[in-house]
Amino acid sequence: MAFRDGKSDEQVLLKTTGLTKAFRGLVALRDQAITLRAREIVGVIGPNGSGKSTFFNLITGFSQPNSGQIEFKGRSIVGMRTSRIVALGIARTFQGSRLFGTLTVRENVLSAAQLRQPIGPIASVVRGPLYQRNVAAAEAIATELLDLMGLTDQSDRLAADLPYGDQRRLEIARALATKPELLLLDEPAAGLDSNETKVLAGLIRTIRDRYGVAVVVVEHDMDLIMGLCERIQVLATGEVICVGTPEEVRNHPRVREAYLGHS
Ligand SMILES: Nc1ncnc2c1ncn2[C@@H]1O[C@H](COP(=O)(O)OP(=O)(O)OP(=O)(O)O)[C@@H](O)[C@H]1O
Repeated sequence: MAFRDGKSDEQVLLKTTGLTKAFRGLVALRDQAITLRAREIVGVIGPNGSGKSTFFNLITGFSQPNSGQIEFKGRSIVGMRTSRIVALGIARTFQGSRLFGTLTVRENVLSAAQLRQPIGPIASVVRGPLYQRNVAAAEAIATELLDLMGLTDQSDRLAADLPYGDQRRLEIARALATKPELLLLDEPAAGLDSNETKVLAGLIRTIRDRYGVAVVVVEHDMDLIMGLCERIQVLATGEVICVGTPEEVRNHPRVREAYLGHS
């Protein structure tokens, strides 16, 4: 399964400029800007309430910016519905689980795969060759992703019955099933132990290498962020205070100040 079409790795995937969002006077994100290229793994960190989830919500159309621009593959996606943004190639996971607990593990992935292999009401009655092809493609994606995420043995269990760590990996499988070029992971290591977090880091690298997907990780787990990300953007009270390599960020006085209260 290849998600990308062999364009240059230097391709700018996502570009935000002047991105600002306020909630009744409280500025959650102010003048944020980032440029993300294909296959990059970038971290977004910051103390609680610094605007990280707001950033993801704006990119995915869950909320609209007060001002600023968001371009994905060169076109503005501001004002687009989330479903359209997913169809263009952006997928995300959430801090809390959004799995369908009463569906099986496999059905959870299939339902996401069908967002990219739509089976309309007429096609599902007629069940012609296109329907058969789309069903087969969704089944193949689900099989591959469940294998990648180590969930094949759990395929027929209800999602709600999975151990927590498996649920987190299932959420990523669901996001990948929509064949994104950009994957946004909101605190993927929350609640995982250190072994599970190491496995997760390996999986995120594999996802990037195998599918050519760019990944943005919002995370409080500094070991994961520092070990995984090539670039990190640091937010504090809605403002970008620093962008750099893990080493640059670790030693930046404003970052130390934001996290430790002194520089
Ligand atoms: N829908 C909303 N209505 C009102 N205020 C909001 C809303 N969403 C976010 N905020 C506020 O905006 C600020 C940024 O919130 P956001 O959730 O983006 O932070 P965060 O960095 O993701 O925090 P955390 O690490 O705790 O998840 C916070 O002060 C938050 O209370």
